[in-house]
Amino acid sequence: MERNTLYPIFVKTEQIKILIVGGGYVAAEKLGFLTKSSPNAQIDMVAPFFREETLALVDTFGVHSIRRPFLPIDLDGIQMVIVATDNPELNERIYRLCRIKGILVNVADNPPLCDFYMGGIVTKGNLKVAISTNGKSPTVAKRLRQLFEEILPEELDELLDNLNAYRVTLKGDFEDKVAELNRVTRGLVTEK
Ligand SMILES: C[C@@]1(CC(=O)O)c2cc3[nH]c(cc4nc(cc5[nH]c(cc(n2)[C@H]1CCC(=O)O)[C@@](C)(CC(=O)O)[C@@H]5CCC(=O)O)C(CC(=O)O)=C4CCC(=O)O)c(CCC(=O)O)c3CC(=O)O
Ligand SMILES: NC(=O)C1=CN([C@@H]2O[C@H](COP(=O)(O)OP(=O)(O)OC[C@H]3O[C@@H](n4cnc5c(N)ncnc54)[C@H](O)[C@@H]3O)[C@@H](O)[C@H]2O)C=CC1
Repeated sequence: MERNTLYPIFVKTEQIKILIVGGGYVAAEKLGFLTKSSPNAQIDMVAPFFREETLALVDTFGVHSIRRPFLPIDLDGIQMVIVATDNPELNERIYRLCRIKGILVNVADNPPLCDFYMGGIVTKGNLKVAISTNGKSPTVAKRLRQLFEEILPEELDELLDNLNAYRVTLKGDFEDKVAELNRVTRGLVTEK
């Protein structure tokens, strides 16, 4: 069986700077998913033209938007880029520039030009689940996201809070704490 070898990381989006190039439908969709999961993300956007739905998100989430064509100087101080223009040659040029500068880049909906993929994301309080199909079917990632949003109970966050409160009361060395936390949560994985 083929295996997904992508490594998911959970980025502190308020500590890095993200640039989205383009302001159209695809840009709005990616910005929408990004801000849904990370409303405090620090995001710049550059495009000569912004659609209504993009502008609404720009306003809501305090995105810094620049209304002109992309310039290489836009990459200064940026750690992550999402490219979503309607100009495939430009998209590829920006991809190469990012590679040279060591900036992580995703050309939306263009897997060969992605250092990372966006995923389906479920958030319940402190819990976050990210889903990837290795690019095989974004639609399945979306459907699974919807399924988990529905079936994961809101109380899961309470469980995390309770276990965190218990965790800080535990004395003993690291191994003792691991053993105790495993003991109290064993019921979650053993059949009744
Ligand atoms: C590889 C990847 C790269 C990337 O963009 O990061 C990629 C690639 C492509 N997407 C395409 C299309 C669609 N994408 C979606 C939806 C999502 N796409 C997302 C991620 C990814 N999309 C990455 C892989 C993720 C993984 O590993 O599974 C999600 C999860 C997250 C996000 O977008 O932030 C978000 C759902 C979020 C949610 O709902 O929770 C829908 C469904 C819909 O909109 O209803 C469609 C239309 C139906 C269809 O085509 O399947 C096309 C064809 C374009 C064309 O026709 O030319 C390509 C190119 C190709 O596959 O070759
Ligand atoms: N809309 C969709 O569902 C899909 C679109 N695509 C492709 O993705 C691309 C983008 O699509 P949309 O977002 O729908 O197009 P769009 O027309 O809504 O947006 C294109 C954006 O690119 C910007 N742009 C153009 N030149 C630029 C430059 N030099 N610098 C910065 N920004 C620039 C425009 O100002 C505009 O904001 C298209 O090539 C389309 O074929 C692919 C799959 C699905």
